[in-house]
Amino acid sequence: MNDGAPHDDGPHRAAPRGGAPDGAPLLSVRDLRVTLRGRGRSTVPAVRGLSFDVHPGEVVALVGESGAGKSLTARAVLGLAPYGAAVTGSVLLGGRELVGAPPSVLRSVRGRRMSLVPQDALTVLSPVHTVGGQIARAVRSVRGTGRAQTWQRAVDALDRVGIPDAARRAHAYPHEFSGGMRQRAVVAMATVNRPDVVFADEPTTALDPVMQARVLELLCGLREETGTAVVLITHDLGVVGGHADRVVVVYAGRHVESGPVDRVLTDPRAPYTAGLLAALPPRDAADRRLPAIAGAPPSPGSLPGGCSFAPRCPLAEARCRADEPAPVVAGEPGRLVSCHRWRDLPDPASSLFAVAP
Ligand SMILES: Nc1ncnc2c1ncn2[C@@H]1O[C@H](COP(=O)(O)OP(=O)(O)OP(=O)(O)O)[C@@H](O)[C@H]1O
Repeated sequence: MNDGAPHDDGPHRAAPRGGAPDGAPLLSVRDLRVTLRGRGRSTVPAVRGLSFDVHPGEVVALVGESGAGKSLTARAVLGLAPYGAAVTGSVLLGGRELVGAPPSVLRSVRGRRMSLVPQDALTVLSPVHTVGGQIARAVRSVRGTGRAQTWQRAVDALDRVGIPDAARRAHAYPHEFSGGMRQRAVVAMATVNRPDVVFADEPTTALDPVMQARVLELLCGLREETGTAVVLITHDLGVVGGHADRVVVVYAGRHVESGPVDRVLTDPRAPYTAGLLAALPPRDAADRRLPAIAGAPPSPGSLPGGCSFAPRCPLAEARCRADEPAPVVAGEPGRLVSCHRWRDLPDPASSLFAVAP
């Protein structure tokens, strides 16, 4: 199924890999919908028609508040949607359709072609096996290499993510690693088989700011080293600049705005993006009050009619409450916005949002 939304073209920086012809997206997600089971016989539309592309070696950020459907999107793309969820739309990886593909195909893709650094990454590591042993098992799951070579791959992966003295540390247990080292070990595990795309779901939330920056640099640096593309999932638009090439802003399971990160961050087209940007703390003002978007996102079980952001949007008018906007090209190639009033944003767009009382 395809909603006919304009495609969100992005750059392609690395050599083509993963079966994508030159210039074609490696991963193409179209009209992805994830519908969960609600109470009784009800259904809950948690992801509602998301479309985005990932090109080889590209870093794409999926940004939105808690509950926007970011994690479910990643899980659905990887064939890991929760039990009972209905997934429709299209997920093409190197031209191969994954929605509806048999579990054996999805298993062969995971780890080898696509991998996930999950939100609760620190629980991924088993406390009773060495870190190197767990990474070696991930290698064995996709390759039939010999024991010594497999172990060496695990050590190299730990070395690549900056674990000092990796050959020795590979024999350590997770509790012998600091939180930051464990987080890096999980990144090593997700990247050891050099997948085409890594989904990194809030990979830095448990870390201090210095370690956050290191892990992001590490993940996003993978494209230079291995050509791996990264889908960076975050609620923090602040971490996106400097790390991602393109950003897809999501609200209540729907596309809000997408485009090159430098353009979206400096000149947002959607009121919601403007609100997220207005709420970012400036570097110079520790004590200054920041504007906040009034209200909270709707729960997917009780969405308002029309645009889901309308109840919180200072620009909302009657048509916003009646019709859900579809993505349209927003004045520049490669930029899409799903907002009836994108042409009416003030300059600066952040002035739409007042300082919180
Ligand atoms: N297994 C599940 N069963 C029921 N509801 C779920 C399940 N997983 C997610 N949801 C619901 O689907 C919606 C989207 O969840 P999701 O975890 O994708 O959001 P998110 O944008 O990743 O948020 P966060 O940043 O907090 O992780 C939320 O309302 C959530 O409560």
